[in-house]
Amino acid sequence: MIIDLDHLNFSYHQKMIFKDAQLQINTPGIYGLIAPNGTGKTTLLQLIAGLLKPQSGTIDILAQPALKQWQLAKLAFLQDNSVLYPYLTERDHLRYVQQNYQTSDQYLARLLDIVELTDFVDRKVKTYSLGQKQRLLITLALLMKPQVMLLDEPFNGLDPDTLFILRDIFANLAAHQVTMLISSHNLLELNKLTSQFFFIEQQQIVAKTATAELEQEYQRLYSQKRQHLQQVNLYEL
Ligand SMILES: Nc1ncnc2c1ncn2[C@@H]1O[C@H](COP(=O)(O)OP(=O)(O)OP(=O)(O)O)[C@@H](O)[C@H]1O
Repeated sequence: MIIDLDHLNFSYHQKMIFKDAQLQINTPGIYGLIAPNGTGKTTLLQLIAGLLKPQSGTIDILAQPALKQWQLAKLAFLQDNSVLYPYLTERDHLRYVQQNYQTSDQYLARLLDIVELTDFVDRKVKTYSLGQKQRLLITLALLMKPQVMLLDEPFNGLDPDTLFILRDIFANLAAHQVTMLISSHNLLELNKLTSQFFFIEQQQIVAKTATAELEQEYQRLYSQKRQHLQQVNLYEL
């Protein structure tokens, strides 16, 4: 089993996020994690990464407790780009990870070429666009060559170039036995990469395969939230 969550219970104080939830991933590949804002996508990824502890239940990755995989660098978690240091250069970030994971200069040069960041190595990250920051984050993760990657909203606000680069990278990794769990609000974007999804519904994690019905359900999930808007004239509130 690649990811195995069983009888998972997690609350923030009084607010229950997961109630006896389960999630199993047996086969490498790309899996989408879809849910409206505030339902628990980030919380779930943090639990799997071992950054949060469930009140009860088990979380195993590659048949070991999550934290252990993190230590063994088999797991990478791409959160938002606030983990980057604005006043350090791309080279500083890369050097730090490269030293810790002993990757070759040649491998790094190939990666930088693929993500189109070769020309920016000596620029401070604070001058980067959102897309460049996202490409640096994925490069830092790839230097570790993780078997499992957790990605929290990796497509948010990206330019088309970066979107295409990320899509190609994820498809390539999936073809080489890497497992990716990618959270997004955007079923259509994720559907370009996978037809395997997990939805968070009523504090449970539900596995679904992309179909026309799933698309309808997704529309319903979001349109419920907008119903009040369809019934008013914004200029006559
Ligand atoms: N540290 C915290 N303490 C208390 N409540 C929290 C904490 N972190 C998150 N929450 C609440 O838990 C719920 C789930 O949060 P989470 O960030 O996991 O949702 P999400 O699905 O990732 O949402 P988004 O799409 O907005 O990132 C939200 O209602 C949020 O307000």
